[in-house]
Parts: sequence; structure tokens; C-alpha cells
Amino acid sequence: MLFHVEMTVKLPPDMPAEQAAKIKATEKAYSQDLQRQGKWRHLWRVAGSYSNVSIFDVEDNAELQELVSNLPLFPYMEIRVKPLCRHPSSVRGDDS
Ligand SMILES: O=C(O)C[C@H]1C=CC(=O)O1
Repeated sequence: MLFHVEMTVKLPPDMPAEQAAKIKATEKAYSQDLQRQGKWRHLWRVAGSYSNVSIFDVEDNAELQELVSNLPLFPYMEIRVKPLCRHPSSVRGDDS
């Protein structure tokens, strides 16, 4: 199942820089592992913001919930999820 996920990061302004850098590094490694597994199919920065638009390819809602709630930045994110299905007018042979 494909999901459009928009994440907006809101770190507390008073979080020490070292702590923020550590969480971001852990988040990067976690996201890159999921990308290599093919579960996090696309990751795009929304220009001009600390937000991303992502496409996840997971078994079901429960797997999406598990992956997203384990993001190191999860406590500091607003997340919006939209389920996707193929568009009948798409000219692509697959959903890549
Ligand atoms: O920077 C972000 O958009 C938040 C998050 C998503 C992947 C990652 O490495 O950090």
C-alpha cells in the first residue's frame, strides 16, 4: 500500500544544538535504512520549509504507524497521511 506522508519538524527552540544534531543524525540513518529496504520510496524537501513529502510503500496501516512512530523526530513532528491508489489515467505501467 502506498501512502503520501507529509512531515513537518518543529524542534523546541530551546533544545540544545548538540541534542538536535544527534536526533537528526539518528533520524537520517533510520530513514536511509527504510529507503534501502524500499519501504520509504520517495523523500522530498518542501522548498522553504522544514517539511518533507514522502511516499511510503508498506503492507498496511499498522506497518505505516509502526515505522512513522519510531522516527526519532516523531515527538517533534506534525504528520499528515493520505492513502494512495493508482490513477486510471496514469500512463505508467507501474506505480514507480
Ligand atoms: O528532515 C526531515 O524532513 C525530517 C526527517 C525525514 C528524513 C530525515 O532524515 O529527517
